[in-house]
Amino acid sequence: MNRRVMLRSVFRCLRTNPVSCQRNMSQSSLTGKVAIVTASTDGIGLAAAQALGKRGAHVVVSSRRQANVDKAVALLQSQSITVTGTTCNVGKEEDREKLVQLTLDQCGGIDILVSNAAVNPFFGNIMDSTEGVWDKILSVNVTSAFLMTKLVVPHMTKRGGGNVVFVSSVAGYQPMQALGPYSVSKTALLGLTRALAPELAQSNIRVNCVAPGIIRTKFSSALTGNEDIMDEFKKQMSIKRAGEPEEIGGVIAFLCSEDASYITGETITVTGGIGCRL
Ligand SMILES: NC(=O)c1ccc[n+]([C@@H]2O[C@H](COP(=O)([O-])OP(=O)(O)OC[C@H]3O[C@@H](n4cnc5c(N)ncnc54)[C@H](O)[C@@H]3O)[C@@H](O)[C@H]2O)c1
Repeated sequence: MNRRVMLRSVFRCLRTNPVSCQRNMSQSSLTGKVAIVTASTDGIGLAAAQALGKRGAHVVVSSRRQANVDKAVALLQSQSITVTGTTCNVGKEEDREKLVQLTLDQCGGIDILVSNAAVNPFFGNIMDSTEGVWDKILSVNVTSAFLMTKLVVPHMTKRGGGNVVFVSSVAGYQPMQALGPYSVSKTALLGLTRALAPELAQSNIRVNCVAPGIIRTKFSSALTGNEDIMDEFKKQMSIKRAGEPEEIGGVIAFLCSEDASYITGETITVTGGIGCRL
């Protein structure tokens, strides 16, 4: 549709049905919303911050290194996105509290949490993984996701509701060989989503999850950079390529918008068609 035709139909719609038309036009808008995205200076987290920001949200980006925060803030500002940045190691209580307090001080409230941070310090046979590996993976990937949620919920409740989105993985459905503990942590997020959704629905907070397939980021470079491994993955994919971070960011923004107002407790798989069953 060209611009003139589109504008004419918008004006016609506004004349004949002003309320419902304005509602339809604004459902995916996040103007006035404040969104915390953890680990958001690169990859999927940065793409989620961009997608939320482009829809009008004030985004709060963070990661462990100040230099990365500064770079992401400058990039988002150059795209006319309203952004605040700070360092945050989600595994540290004082950092989680600092992130939430800074958001309240600088943005006046919290409407959206995207819990994206994850680690994988272990490759190998699951039987060779140690207690230390399990503690680290579960602490960052699962416990911190829950503790961040616990911190923001009272503030979302004060605003009349909100949205939480966890970032799981296709590996949460089918554990990847050599990534056993990481895969189990991602399965736990599917359960966390379902456990929280009914309880938080009472406060008008929706809790959802995305499970990306193979997405081109630093995290997955060992996979996407290896042609033999990618050829194996492509056999399971309908869309025979790795995904891009923006293809996850858009789904996260959708889940946080009014377009998804009747969706809670769900995980959306974004995998180019890799079958996911639990
Ligand atoms: N890239 C993929 O193929 C893929 C597939 C499925 C799921 N995921 C998930 O997507 C999310 C983002 O990953 P990505 O692919 O964008 O890679 P990424 O490396 O850009 O993102 C992971 C980020 O988490 C950060 N992080 C790790 N520990 C942290 C901590 N304690 N505190 C704060 N930040 C911490 C890392 O610094 C890194 O920036 C992760 O949850 C990952 O498990 C990625």
